[in-house]
Amino acid sequence: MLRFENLYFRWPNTIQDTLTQLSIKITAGEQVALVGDNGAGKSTLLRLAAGLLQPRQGQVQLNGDLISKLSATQRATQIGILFQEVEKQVFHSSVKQEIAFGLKRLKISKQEMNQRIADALEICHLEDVADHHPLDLNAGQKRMVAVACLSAVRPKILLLDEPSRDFDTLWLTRFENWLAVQKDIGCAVLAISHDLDFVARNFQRVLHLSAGKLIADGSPEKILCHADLQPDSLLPAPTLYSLSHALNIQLENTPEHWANNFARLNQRDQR
Ligand SMILES: Nc1ncnc2c1ncn2[C@@H]1O[C@H](COP(=O)(O)OP(=O)(O)OP(=O)(O)O)[C@@H](O)[C@H]1O
Repeated sequence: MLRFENLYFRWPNTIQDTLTQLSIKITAGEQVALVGDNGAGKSTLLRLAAGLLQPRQGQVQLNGDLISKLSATQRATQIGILFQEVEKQVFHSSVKQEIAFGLKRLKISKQEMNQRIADALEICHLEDVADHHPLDLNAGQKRMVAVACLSAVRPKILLLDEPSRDFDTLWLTRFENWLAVQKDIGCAVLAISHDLDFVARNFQRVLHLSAGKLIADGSPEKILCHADLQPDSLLPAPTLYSLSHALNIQLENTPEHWANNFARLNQRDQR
């Protein structure tokens, strides 16, 4: 699906490469988190994946086609991008119009368009504010408007830059439910995050970028737990992982499964 091949990137007027020798393959429907220190090159890599930047050397391919050869419309219908600051991607005076805008280039019937808008409003919990101005909404709702726009277009891959930012617990739960639906419908996701608990809960694969190089690639349990796999970094382990390690019980990504293991440990100790 998305492929970076021996990629090098350097920002203009700088003397060092920001990204070096990166080769990564993301398959259809895979949900991948991109972690690493500030300045590691994560946002730069996401922009290359979106075709907004061109590599100095190497290639970025989407389904076998060079990203640089795709038209803006092809990119917009196949790739959904959520930027860190959603205000920058909201332009219309109502939530409904904002969602409709992205659908106009799809050449779908009016009926299908209305259905997609209704579905996006429902799955993103925005039905009550469909006619509100997006910028009048709270931070969580505002971010969810941008998510609803992506949802309606149904791209093949989502590129998300710090998606959990701005969400309170309620909206984060709604967003995570939406992410789970994307997984079920086979949409690939590449998401930058500094929130490692969020990563552990929602992603099956983690890429760790350090100073522009890929230093680890594997399951959250493997990448976020073992300091020896990430020699250049001080990533803190997610809370459940740290607790599992401290109590010497089996790793789990969800609080419910973790609690079951913990209960079993307690029963064993009482016997
Ligand atoms: N427009 C630009 N021009 C020149 N250098 C840039 C530009 N944007 C980013 N950089 C540099 O590229 C490097 C990687 O930045 P990038 O934003 O990709 O890192 P990041 O891993 O996303 O960091 P953060 O976690 O802080 O968002 C940094 O050294 C940054 O200063």
